[in-house]
Amino acid sequence: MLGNVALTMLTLLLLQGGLAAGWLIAARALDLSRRSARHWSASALIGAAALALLLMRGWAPDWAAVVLGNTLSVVALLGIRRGLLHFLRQPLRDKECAAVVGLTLAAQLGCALLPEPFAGPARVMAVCVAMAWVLMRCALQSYPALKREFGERRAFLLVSPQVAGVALFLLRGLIGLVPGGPALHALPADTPLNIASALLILLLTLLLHGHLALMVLMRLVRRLRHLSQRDALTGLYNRAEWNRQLEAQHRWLGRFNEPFGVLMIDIDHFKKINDTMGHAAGDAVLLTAAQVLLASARDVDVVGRLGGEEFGVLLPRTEQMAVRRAAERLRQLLCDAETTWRGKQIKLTVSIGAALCNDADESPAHVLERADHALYQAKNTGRNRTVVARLAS
Ligand SMILES: Nc1nc2c(ncn2[C@@H]2O[C@H](COP(=O)(O)OP(=O)(O)OP(=O)(O)O)[C@@H](O)[C@H]2O)c(=O)[nH]1
Repeated sequence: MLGNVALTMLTLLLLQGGLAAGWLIAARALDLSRRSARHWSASALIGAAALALLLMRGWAPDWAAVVLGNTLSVVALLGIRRGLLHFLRQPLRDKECAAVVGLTLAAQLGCALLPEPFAGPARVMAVCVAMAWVLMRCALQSYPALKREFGERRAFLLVSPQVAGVALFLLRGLIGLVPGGPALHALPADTPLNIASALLILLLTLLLHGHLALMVLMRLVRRLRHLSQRDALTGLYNRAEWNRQLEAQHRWLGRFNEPFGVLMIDIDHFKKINDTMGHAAGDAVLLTAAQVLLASARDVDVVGRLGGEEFGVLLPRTEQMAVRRAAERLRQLLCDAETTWRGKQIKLTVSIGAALCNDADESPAHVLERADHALYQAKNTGRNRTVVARLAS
């Protein structure tokens, strides 16, 4: 008959098998983190092997069951850490990993030299301290990179299972040192401490892998959002996102009565650049224009590529005179910019149609129409100039 601890370990073993298969499938399906998913799959398999060895205690020699089982448990956690560091493009620190495995194995073998009844608890203590160390290093190394990518609160959420793991393993390992505390027995001995530990380790495994999956999903969502909002060539907002920002400015005007400006900027005779120097030269010019606009706009301004050789800039909290000044400044900067293409310098001029919206009753579509009409006038009156539309009210 299997005891409670052995049953929990068997459940954990099956769970690890499922996780290994799940990550393997994910590695095939996910384009963005294959190597990490393979690491996590291997880690789950090694974890399952460690549990199988520990469950064989009594049937197999101690060195095989406990020494190898404990060492493999540490290797499994190192696999999780390696996959995570790979995912975050952090140094993998292979030497440190090798040192941890070597020390764990040496400690497990060394415990055999201790007289009974100290050998067993010493092994438990040694493996728990090693596992707590691996999880602590994992949390400390990954947190700054997680914070950069996902922000402080989410990074904390993502490392929380590792922090909980450090607390769990330290508590389990060090409880044996408390005078009068419960005696430490290696798994799967059926003691109350082992039942609690096995259940908590099961929960921790679920949390660790669940948080890894959540992290992969969060990156995927961020990438998809980025792709859906950005223009592929210049990295500026695409037309759909720029329009959403325009509507947000319009709502802001309705709520706080803050007028905003709209600039529509169109490169003059762009077709000629494409026709004489090639499409790639045209792309380089578009990139230069995008960089100039991004570098010269204020932090609050919203720069987008509306299509072809047309750009849009939203100017929050602006007045009519300031719209003209901003448009002229940007036109001059774009005129001064040069694109070097295969040793040749390409210059460009732009025409700008500008409009100020200071009336929440005017729809965003109508503001765009006024700016577009002003652009049309700028093109028709000689190009390389700014035309500011009359106010709607
Ligand atoms: N290189 C490149 N060309 C593009 C891209 N998108 C659109 N175009 C080209 O941009 C050109 C736009 O030409 P037109 O609309 O005639 O405008 P234009 O030559 O700038 O003339 P005006 O606007 O009247 O001064 C077309 O030849 C398009 O093929 C792009 O992503 N890259």
